Amino acid sequence: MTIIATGLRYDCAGRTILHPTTFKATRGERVGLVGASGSGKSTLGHILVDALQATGKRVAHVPQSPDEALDPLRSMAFHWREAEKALGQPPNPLRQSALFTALRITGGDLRKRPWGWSRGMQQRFVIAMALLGTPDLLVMDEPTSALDPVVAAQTMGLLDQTLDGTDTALLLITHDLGLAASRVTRLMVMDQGRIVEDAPTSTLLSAPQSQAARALCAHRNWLALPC
Ligand SMILES: Nc1ncnc2c1ncn2[C@@H]1O[C@H](COP(=O)(O)OP(=O)(O)OP(=O)(O)O)[C@@H](O)[C@H]1O
Repeated sequence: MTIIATGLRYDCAGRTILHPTTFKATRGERVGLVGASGSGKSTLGHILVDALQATGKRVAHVPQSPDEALDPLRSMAFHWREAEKALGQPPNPLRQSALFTALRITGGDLRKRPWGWSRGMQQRFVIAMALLGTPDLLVMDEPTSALDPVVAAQTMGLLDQTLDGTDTALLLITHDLGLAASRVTRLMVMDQGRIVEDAPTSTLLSAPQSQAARALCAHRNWLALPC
């Protein structure tokens, strides 16, 4: 199934934050959305999630920090139950165990509140919740920026393995071209509320066409980062 959303647009206070945009992804495709801070990436991510949900597509969103998804006063078990309820699913220990094993959080104590888990484990738990409903599209907005580089790389590696062989497409939103380059097969570049380039990752990295893509590629130290 191809995921398509057209006419995505957002205006705020008389200003166009997101110019009319179309998003397409094929089943299981991994797409990166990169661009400078303030270019409109998160806005596109949110508008896309709303548009797809409105048409009945299964779409999940992983925010930048687990703090945005986890209530510090509630146990991890509570969060899991709520995720199941929101999806209308009965408790499914087998599914839970498969996701926890894939994302290496089986050692986490579900009776504890988020602070009883490391940040990396918290974010992997949030990813597991997002995958619970087997989404058609997983939108991840700077999913590792709250983690140190080693844990960030581990998290992305585990996500890669978990998504391998599934039909879930990925939209990875980041200003870190290095993170996206090694994780996606197609890159979209955003500049001032517009997609200014959309190309296979290798093409874009070797011959960026737009000013925004050239500027991102010019900062070559991303090659040295572990993720
Ligand atoms: N509700 C809003 N009201 C006013 N301005 C907004 C609103 N939402 C977004 N903006 C503005 O829209 C622009 C795009 O913001 P957005 O967060 O989508 O960019 P971004 O590329 O994701 O940035 P970053 O990488 O820093 O997260 C910014 O200039 C932001 O200040």
